[in-house]
Amino acid sequence: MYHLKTEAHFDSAHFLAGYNGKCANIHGHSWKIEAEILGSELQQAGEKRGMLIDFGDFKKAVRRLADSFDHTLIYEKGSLKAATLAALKDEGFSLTEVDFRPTAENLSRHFYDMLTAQGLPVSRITVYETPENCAYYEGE
Ligand SMILES: Nc1nc2c(c(=O)[nH]1)N=C([C@H](O)[C@H](O)COP(=O)(O)OP(=O)(O)OP(=O)(O)O)CN2
Ligand SMILES: [Zn+2]
Repeated sequence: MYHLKTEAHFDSAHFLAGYNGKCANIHGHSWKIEAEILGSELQQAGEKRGMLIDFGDFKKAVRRLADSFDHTLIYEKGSLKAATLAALKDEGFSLTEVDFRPTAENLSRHFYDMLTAQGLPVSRITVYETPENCAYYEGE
């Protein structure tokens, strides 16, 4: 089996609604996504011969995903009052609503689903919240 891995970064804010501690406050992280794909067959002909997937294409897909979260406030649907949300939007802040609590675990699953939906043979997505802490999601 061949395994490929690439990584991308984004800086964004989040908070954990209902958390009993400092993470209930809006705070930022320099997030890192590590994406891994696997396959047993390499391309047999043409420009991509000997490659599972061109690193250029793989990297672009992961970077695009990271860029879509960069410098936004990631918030769980229903976790902000309507008036708060309206005020943030009125200020022109970049907001990313997700329908899950934005933990490293849930983000790893979300990124896994997003990249899989693009046709990539994803085996594992690791999300680092801090250089020391990460969660990963692997396909079944
Ligand atoms: N299993 C998880 N636990 C926690 C998550 C998570 O996504 N999955 N997230 C948080 C918070 O978002 C928090 O920002 C990270 O927590 P923590 O490592 O405690 O914070 P610091 O990096 O600031 O650590 P210090 O050692 O206090 O500096 C919480 N838990
Ligand atoms: Zn956090």
